[in-house]
Amino acid sequence: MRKSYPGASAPALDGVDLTLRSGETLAVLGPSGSGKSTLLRAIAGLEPLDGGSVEFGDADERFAVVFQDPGLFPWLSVRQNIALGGRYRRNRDRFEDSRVDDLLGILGLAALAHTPVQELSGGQAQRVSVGRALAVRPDVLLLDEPFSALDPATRKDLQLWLRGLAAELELTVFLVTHDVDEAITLGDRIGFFAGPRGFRQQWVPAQDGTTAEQILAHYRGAGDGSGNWVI
Ligand SMILES: Nc1ncnc2c1ncn2[C@@H]1O[C@H](COP(=O)(O)OP(=O)(O)OP(=O)(O)O)[C@@H](O)[C@H]1O
Repeated sequence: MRKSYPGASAPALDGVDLTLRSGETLAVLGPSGSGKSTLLRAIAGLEPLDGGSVEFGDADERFAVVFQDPGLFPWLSVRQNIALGGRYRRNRDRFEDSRVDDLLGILGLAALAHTPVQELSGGQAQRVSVGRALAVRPDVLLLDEPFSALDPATRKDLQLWLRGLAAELELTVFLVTHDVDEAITLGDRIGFFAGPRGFRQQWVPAQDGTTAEQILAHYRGAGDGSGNWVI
């Protein structure tokens, strides 16, 4: 796929070619400004492309995006914020209230259901944001630096929590991050993004003892201009 922003001297995306497999978590690492967010927004259909396309296994596939900023309605409760995700569904009439209760349980937020979100910690608020995304019953969850504003301990807790959640709900997840540990913790595969034409994708046995040093060695080599290699 190809994308240039108006007035930019170089394209933000060029020649990027990747396949997201059902049920996997693909983590994309890259430095600031390399185009990770543009790629994620393009996959979500939020960014018109100049060339190429995003193809779906199923035309009805639904996406939900979680950004770094939870973007909640501060005066509404945890429950109301999660329910809002469901109300934006195409089939809003069929939206079940019990789905919100299920989600509150899955998210570990049942005790806080009626708390205004402005009283939550950053980590709790980001769990609500994930819950609001899950309320649309997405086939693919797109995460753009979802935990980078949190302290390291909370970030690690939420990464492990999300890994369990993705496995339990059999989610397909596309994550962009500049945090190597986050990519190792969450990714079944890790892609390396070094800007236009610098995308690399590699199987990484991320749950199997891969070290940050090994990932960083790939990461540093990602900008050699050799283009895509996809396993
Ligand atoms: N709306 C926009 N208009 C013009 N240029 C943009 C816009 N959004 C991003 N860019 C440019 O496109 C390039 C890629 O930006 P993008 O946000 O995708 O990178 P990123 O890897 O996600 O960075 P970060 O980690 O800092 O979020 C950058 O050079 C950026 O300045």
